[in-house]
Amino acid sequence: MGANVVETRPSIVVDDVRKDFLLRHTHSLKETFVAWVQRKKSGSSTFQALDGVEFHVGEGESVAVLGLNGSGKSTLLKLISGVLEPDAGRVLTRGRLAGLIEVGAGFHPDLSGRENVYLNAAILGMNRAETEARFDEIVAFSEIGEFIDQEVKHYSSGMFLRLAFSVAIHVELDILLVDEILSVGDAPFREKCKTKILELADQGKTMLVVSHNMSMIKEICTRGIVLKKGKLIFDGPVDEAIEAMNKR
Ligand SMILES: Nc1ncnc2c1ncn2[C@@H]1O[C@H](COP(=O)(O)OP(=O)(O)OP(=O)(O)O)[C@@H](O)[C@H]1O
Repeated sequence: MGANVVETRPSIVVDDVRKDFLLRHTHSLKETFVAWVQRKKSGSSTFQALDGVEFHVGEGESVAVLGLNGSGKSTLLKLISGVLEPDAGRVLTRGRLAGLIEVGAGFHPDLSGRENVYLNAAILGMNRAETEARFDEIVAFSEIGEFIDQEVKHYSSGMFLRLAFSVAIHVELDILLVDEILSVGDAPFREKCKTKILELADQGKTMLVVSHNMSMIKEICTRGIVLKKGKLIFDGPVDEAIEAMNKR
């Protein structure tokens, strides 16, 4: 499928991207020895997680990345965020990019919530003044309250995720990559996250959203791309994309 034609200037360009993973197979010592004697390669093979994927996302567009388990959605988001490098093709992005991908990965258990907010905002590209200006909003959104000065290792897993998510979503950004936000926190907090994401979409931020929750996808996204076994099989209106995904 060719590149989608977009009217606005592109925020994300994914150009004929391929990503391979090395699969290691465990073998007995005997099998490994026999393979060595026979000069055969043993122990690994490659697996194409993404193959010839190509699309553009225009500034301000909200696009869903759909597909069954293992189709390559998270791998695609990691390539766009720069966590992974493609083996072929290229990925270009314009503007400040924030990823709700491995939320909380930069948190340090021995630091307080407050210290972690500053640390993570810095990792996400904010300077001290910018973080100070948003600090109260970040804490209010997380509902951590008086626990903000406690060491994060004493937080419950839900509290930890709420603070991490709150930092990630309040940073200055042009492009937001969202991977399964609905696994964050309890139902009221998830609803709040969805509202915040809709607000960012309304403000004209570019979004790429991975979720298995189709009603949320329909609320946030107008367009959907569908991956099947690492290949892009559909790019178009979100309702049609959901249908295309369900057709096996
Ligand atoms: N680091 C890795 N090493 C080896 N294989 C990997 C690695 N990361 C992903 N894969 C494989 O690549 C394929 C695509 O994985 P990916 O996580 O992108 O799928 P997904 O569409 O996000 O799936 P899900 O809906 O289950 O989250 C899977 O078969 C997975 O096993």
